Amino acid sequence: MKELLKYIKPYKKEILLAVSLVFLEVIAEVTMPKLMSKIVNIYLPEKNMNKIIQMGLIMILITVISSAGGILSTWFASKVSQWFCADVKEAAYKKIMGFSAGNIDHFTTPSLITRLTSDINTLQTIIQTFLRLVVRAPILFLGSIFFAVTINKELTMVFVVIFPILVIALAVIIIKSIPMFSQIQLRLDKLNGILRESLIGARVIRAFVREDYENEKFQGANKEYMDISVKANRRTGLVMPVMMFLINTAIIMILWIGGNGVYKGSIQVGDIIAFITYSFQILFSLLLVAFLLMMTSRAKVSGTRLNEILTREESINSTDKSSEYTELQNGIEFEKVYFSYKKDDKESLKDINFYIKSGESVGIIGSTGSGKTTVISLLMRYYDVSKGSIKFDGTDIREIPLERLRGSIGLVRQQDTLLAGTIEENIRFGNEKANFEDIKKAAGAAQAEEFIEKMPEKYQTRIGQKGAGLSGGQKQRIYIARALIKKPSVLLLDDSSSALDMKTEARLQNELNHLDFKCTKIIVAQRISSVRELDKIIVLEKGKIAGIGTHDELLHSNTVYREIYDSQIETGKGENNE
Ligand SMILES: Nc1ncnc2c1ncn2[C@@H]1O[C@H](COP(=O)(O)OP(=O)(O)OP(=O)(O)O)[C@@H](O)[C@H]1O
Repeated sequence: MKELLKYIKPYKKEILLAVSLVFLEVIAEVTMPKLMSKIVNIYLPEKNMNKIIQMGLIMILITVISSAGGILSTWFASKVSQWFCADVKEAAYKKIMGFSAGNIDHFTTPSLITRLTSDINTLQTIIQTFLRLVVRAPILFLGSIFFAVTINKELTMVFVVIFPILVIALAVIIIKSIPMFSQIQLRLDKLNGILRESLIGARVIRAFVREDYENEKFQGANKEYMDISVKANRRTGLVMPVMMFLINTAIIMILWIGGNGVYKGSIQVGDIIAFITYSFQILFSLLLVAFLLMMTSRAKVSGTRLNEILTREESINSTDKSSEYTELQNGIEFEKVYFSYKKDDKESLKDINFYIKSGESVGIIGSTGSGKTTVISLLMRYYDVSKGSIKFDGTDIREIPLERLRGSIGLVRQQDTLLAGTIEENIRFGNEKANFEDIKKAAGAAQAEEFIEKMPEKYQTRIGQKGAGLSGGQKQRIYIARALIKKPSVLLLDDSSSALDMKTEARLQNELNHLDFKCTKIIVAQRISSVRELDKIIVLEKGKIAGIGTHDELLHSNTVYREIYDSQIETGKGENNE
């Protein structure tokens, strides 16, 4: 929690003000019954109107001061909680933006969303209430006890009986409820995960007519969440009835003992009225303590979940070593690379060794799950190798500052993303400084110009979130233009022309061969036709290299490549139609 507490420190002054102003607010509550008993016991029997009016005015003044204290303390408490949570949200967001793929895998996306929304909102409400109650409860408790004892010692016996029962009952309820709070947040994570998946995959769900299945899945998770919430509320909801029962029991006891006292002349009626009010306040303050404890444990759950984000060590750390590297000059080397996504998991890459000379175009091919995308992820340093090393110009990429490494690479992923905005904005995302001519040139090379020019607003056409409004092939060409505009010294294309027809793909390959900047290309593909013309092809099979060579060499000497080729000849994927 240390990291989280750092964010509350700048608001010490406001916290102090919020807490001190509560003092003023509680004054009225603890002095009023005493003043009232004075009127009833002394001034009313004396029929002393002057004193009654004087007392009345004092009571009004106290009420005004107390209300002002209440209003101001609420104002400060709400400011502190809002500011604190805004700061934490910003810090957590920044941290998440710097997370590696491994960090995101660890938390999962739905959980990160829940932490940044539900958890932070819970924390905000709790801090605001906490600041108002943390002083109020003890002052109300101690002040009321003090005045109650000064009124009548005999009646305080009531508390000796009621207190222990109330404390035990509240303790049992709290202890039973606390474990449920973390359960609630975990189930909310799950519910958000299903919701997110259904929204993203809405089309797939409809296409496979799986709405009922998804509905059931959502209902199941929703029910789990509802059940645990109901269970927790049922337990915490017991507090009020138990409390009311004990308060009413206390009143009956006070009336019983007090009534006898009045009959004997040892207690006055005003004292009984004041005592009943104080009993209410004492027991109520204990109720506040119970709420405080429950809130604290709930805040602890949400606080810990946020603290985990803030303190999570980034699994990929940028080095502060000042390596010379800015862009690839000589080549990329994989040296005995082994990699598994999770410790002790099976290895997704095993003993990978290859060298790619700067300026070469290299293809990576292999069956699904053979490790092609993993190679790309390692080159981007989304993950670090488990064993061995990847070197750019002879320097281990772990020794190159991340910004410089990634700055030199243009990446087009298998499932990439476009942002809501115009086509021009989306291409310029790759290079903020690019002018319109550069954008047109990149779009031309990526074979995107033709379809963009046909659109009513051309480059100013707005595309929706995730590229809504564009076909799969059109989106792929914008991803490629976005990567090319960066003029990267290394271009990684991960199955990024799969949605293009063969003619367009051939034209794209031709453009990539004639770029006006030096660029090393690594192209992951499913189709032989996408890689056959490249300088060399790396064939992956079950995470291992099955062969490296040109198309002709592999066709004659490599069985894995030959099998892929034969299977595609049958389906027509292996041949380039150009
Ligand atoms: N994030 C991940 N966490 C755990 N395992 C993963 C993860 N991503 C991939 N894998 C596993 O690593 C292996 C290689 O996956 P990879 O995505 O690199 O294959 P690929 O050759 O690109 O497949 P495809 O052609 O289907 O995209 C597979 O066994 C896969 O299950």
